[in-house]
Amino acid sequence: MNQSKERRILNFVLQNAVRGDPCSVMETIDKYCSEKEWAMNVGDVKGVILDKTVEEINPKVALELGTYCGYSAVRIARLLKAGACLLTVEFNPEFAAIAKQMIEFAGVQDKVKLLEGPSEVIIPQLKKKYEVDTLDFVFVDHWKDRYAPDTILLQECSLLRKGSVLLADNIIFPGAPEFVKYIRNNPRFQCSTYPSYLEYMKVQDAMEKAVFLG
Ligand SMILES: O=C(NCCCCCn1ccnc1)c1cc(-c2ccc(F)cc2)cc(O)c1O
Ligand SMILES: [Mg+2]
Repeated sequence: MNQSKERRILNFVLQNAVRGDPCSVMETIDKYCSEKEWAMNVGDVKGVILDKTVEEINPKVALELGTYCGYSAVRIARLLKAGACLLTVEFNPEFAAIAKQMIEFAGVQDKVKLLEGPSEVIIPQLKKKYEVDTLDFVFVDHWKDRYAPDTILLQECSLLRKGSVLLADNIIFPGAPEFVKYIRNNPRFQCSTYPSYLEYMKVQDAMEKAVFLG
C-alpha cells in the first residue's frame, strides 16, 4: 500500500533531523515541504508570527485545533516554560499517529498532550476530563468552517478568560469568512490582522489575533 505524503514527511525527519532538537525538526519539515512536496504546515513565514504571539503571552495552558503532522505543536511547545502545556486536537487518526511520532522525535512530548477526535466533542471535555481551568492561548488551524462554531463553543464551556488570545491561521487562503465576520463584529474580542503568505508559496494569506475581553 503506497505511503502517504505525511508518512514521507515523517520519514524525512527521522532520517535527516536531529533527535531531541525541535528547531532541527521544524527546519527539516520546511525543507521537505518547500523543495519536495507542499503540505499544510503553518510553515516558517507565518511560524514567526506564531512564535512572537506565544512569546508575548507565555501561556501556561495552550490549545491547538488541528495538529496535522505536529509541526506547529513542536513550534509552540519549544517555547513553553517549565510546567506549561499544549493540548492539541486532531480528528484524523493517520495525522495523529504521524504527529505523535514527530512530537516524540522532537523531544517535546512532556509538554504536549495529543487529543484525537472531533473538536466539538473534545472542547466540552477539557475542563473535567483534561483538568483545564481556562486557556491562555488557542491556535486555530483546523477545518475553516469550524473556526467560528468552536470559538463559540470555547466561550460556552467557559474556557476563555479576560485576556485569552486566539490566533487563527488561513484567514485569507483558504479563508475562514464566517469566522472573520463573527470575530471582527464581536465586542467581546479585540482583533488584529497579520498579513503574511501561505506556507511555502508566494500566495497572500493572513493570521487573525483575537483577544477575549471577558
Ligand atoms: O485545511 C487546512 N487545515 C485543516 C486540515 C484538517 C483538519 C482536521 N481537523 C483537525 C482537528 N479537527 C479537524 C489547511 C488547508 C490549507 C490549504 C491551502 C491551499 C490549498 F490549495 C489547499 C489547502 C492550508 C492550511 O494552512 C490549512 O490549515
Ligand atoms: Mg493552516
